[in-house]
Amino acid sequence: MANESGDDGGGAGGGGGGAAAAAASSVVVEVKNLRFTYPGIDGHPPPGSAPLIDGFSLALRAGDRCLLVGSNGAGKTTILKILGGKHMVDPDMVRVLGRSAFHDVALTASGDLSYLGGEWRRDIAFAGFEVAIQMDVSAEKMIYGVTGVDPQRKDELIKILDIDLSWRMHKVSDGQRRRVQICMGLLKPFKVLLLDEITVDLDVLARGNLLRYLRKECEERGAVIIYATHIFDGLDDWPSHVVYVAHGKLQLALPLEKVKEMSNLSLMRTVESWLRKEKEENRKRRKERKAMGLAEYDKSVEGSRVVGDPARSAARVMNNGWAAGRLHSTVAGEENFFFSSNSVLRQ
Ligand SMILES: Nc1ncnc2c1ncn2[C@@H]1O[C@H](COP(=O)(O)OP(=O)(O)OP(=O)(O)O)[C@@H](O)[C@H]1O
Repeated sequence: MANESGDDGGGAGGGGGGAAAAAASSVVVEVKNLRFTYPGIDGHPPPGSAPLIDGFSLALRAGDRCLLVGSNGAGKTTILKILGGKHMVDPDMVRVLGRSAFHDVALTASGDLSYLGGEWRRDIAFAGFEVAIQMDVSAEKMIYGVTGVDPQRKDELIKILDIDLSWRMHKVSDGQRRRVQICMGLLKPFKVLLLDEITVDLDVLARGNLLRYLRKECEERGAVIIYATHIFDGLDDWPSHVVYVAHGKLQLALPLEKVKEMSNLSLMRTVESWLRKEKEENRKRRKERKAMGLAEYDKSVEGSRVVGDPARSAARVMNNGWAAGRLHSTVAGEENFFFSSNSVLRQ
């Protein structure tokens, strides 16, 4: 991984000396000076609004497992969604496998780029088709409906997530439903996987198995994973890199060994200390503003909150020819089930 100053962070795919060219070519996810503001109802950032994400740069190489940490509202989900092609940004700002995730739909449709997160309780989307995940259908039908999948991979996922194929999706618990969602999202051998806290409902066994499986995917296949989470159980030795974001800005992007050198606390305690310091600084800043007679908080600009699908509303208003967003499934009953395995994108 390389950080914003271009230093080699020593990622799994990083080489030195004569291998520099090879190392450079193995950059899988590249974010350069990313700037993003949620569009208003006219599809453009409201005048006077400060960018939510600003000057954010990052490069991840094959095999990197990156933990994305930060306080609530720091911008983690927004960054993952941008990387997953759900929000439109300048194509030069974000390259995944050398392509623009927003503009190149094939990247997600092929399953090379996979995003797991979002409003999974309601529905699950594959290659743009949205299917209710709470309907009366068996787990088997859901999982075996995904075509073009290596049967061995499918069996392994069913085993590690301990899925009972006879489960009826409208009757299972949240954790069981989540396991099916994760299984479906991982069926195709992704090259880049974006995880937005998907383990909340998993029991410790399922979570442990999943983390081990994901690690193996990076080590053996050179996949890249970016995982945003607030849950640090079992993560002390999981990531190869830790990226800390605050107020939409990159604060730290370090290999795990460097984080360990900086602090002899557990990863959770280390991140906790970063967030505590951030909170302290915010408090100080507000105090100074107050002392200067200014409002304690930055004035928020009306109209920047987007309800629903920002990518779609932006595309609609800007009429750039891009038909972003969901294709609503016309599937009427389970007998019609047919899935591609690309996971939840552009919802
Ligand atoms: N659709 C939207 N329109 C406008 N602003 C939004 C939208 N979604 C999120 N935001 C704002 O963007 C900021 C970052 O949100 P984001 O969800 O990326 O944070 P996060 O780091 O993932 O937080 P959490 O840890 O709570 O999940 C927040 O201040 C939020 O209010």
